[in-house]
Amino acid sequence: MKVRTSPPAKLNLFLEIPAKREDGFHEIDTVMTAIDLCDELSVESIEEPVVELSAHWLPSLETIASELAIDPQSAEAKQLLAIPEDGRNLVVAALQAFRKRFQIESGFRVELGKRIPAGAGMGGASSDAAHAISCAAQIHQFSSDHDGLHEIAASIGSDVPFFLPLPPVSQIASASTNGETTRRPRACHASGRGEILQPVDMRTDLFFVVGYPPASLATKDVYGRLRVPAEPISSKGFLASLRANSLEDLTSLMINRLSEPALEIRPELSELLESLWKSGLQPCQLTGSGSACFGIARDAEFAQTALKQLRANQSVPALWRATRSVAAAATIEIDPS
Ligand SMILES: C[C@@](CO)(OP(=O)(O)O)[C@H](O)COP(=O)(O)OP(=O)(O)OC[C@H]1O[C@@H](n2ccc(N)nc2=O)[C@H](O)[C@@H]1O
Ligand SMILES: Nc1ncnc2c1ncn2[C@@H]1O[C@H](COP(=O)(O)OP(=O)(O)O)[C@@H](O)[C@H]1O
Repeated sequence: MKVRTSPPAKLNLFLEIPAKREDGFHEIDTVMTAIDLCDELSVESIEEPVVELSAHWLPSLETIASELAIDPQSAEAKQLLAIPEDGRNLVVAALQAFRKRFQIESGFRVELGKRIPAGAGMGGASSDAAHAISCAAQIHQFSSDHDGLHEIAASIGSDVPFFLPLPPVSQIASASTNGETTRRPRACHASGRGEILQPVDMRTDLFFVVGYPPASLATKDVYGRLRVPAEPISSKGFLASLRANSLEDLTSLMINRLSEPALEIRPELSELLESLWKSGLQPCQLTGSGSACFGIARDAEFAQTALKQLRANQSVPALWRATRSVAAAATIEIDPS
């Protein structure tokens, strides 16, 4: 059986780090939403007891490199745009962990099309891994073992559980005008290492423009330079504004505690942030541990207007994308081929 899905990226709308943990990780208090900037993943069951992965950039490495104004043949491009196809890829690690947990002899063949930049703070690898777990669960009929799948995901990375489907009991549904229940777009509050999740019901979609500069940031390095605040800020006020969809309040309540260490490592990110603010988007901030930054647009049309202006500014080369909030767990389709 072969299945396919489109793992989405994520943005951290709020990120506070209240404490350092005994295990070397940090407690986090974050609100994330997935966005419609997606990779493409297909997973097929094979007899051989191996996980084979082939990965490529969409539409092509050359197109991505030229948007970043770097030579696709350069060492810089190779470092920035290299996609591991062995056990370093979280998709391979996740499927091996799945085979071990459920004692599955057979293997998987995986094709991965990348649109989500890496080292961006956009959860690309984590989303791919979570969706690979969901695909494997669909193939081997373990989709109802939410706890088991969540455990595998949490063992792969702190952000991976966010991209799994929520257990049915916690899914948010609300009557729409025609009386049917519909799933509203949702954000998620995450705490612990990032594995304790609580859905957040947003009244409407949010619209963003995201910029990824030709420079990645390693999550470990950014956390390594963080100074935990003496008086952490709670996400409670931010969550209340998000639920009430009062965009103007979000501007004063949005924070990302990892911005300071990220900007110490990559000072050039301040130029990217400045160009986002100048385009009229607000608020604007780094996502996760960076290096991508985003700004909130009041609606889809304004996002397109800001996108055109940002792309025209050749002095700040970046992958610029206009996106909107979507559900974090993408639909899995059976591939008839
Ligand atoms: C910063 C955040 C915010 O959502 O996302 P990204 O910027 O990576 O997208 C997450 O906390 C990243 O989650 P994830 O990228 O899965 O981190 P992991 O692979 O689990 O850990 C990578 C390294 O980051 C640090 N780390 C990660 C999570 C956490 N709660 N505390 C930490 O100190 C540790 O040094 C760890 O070795
Ligand atoms: N599926 C994947 N896609 C892209 N990079 C991956 C993947 N799996 C592992 N990696 C490696 O992990 C690094 C971080 O990828 P990233 O998408 O930033 O992860 P995160 O989910 O932590 O945001 C990449 O630079 C790459 O070397």
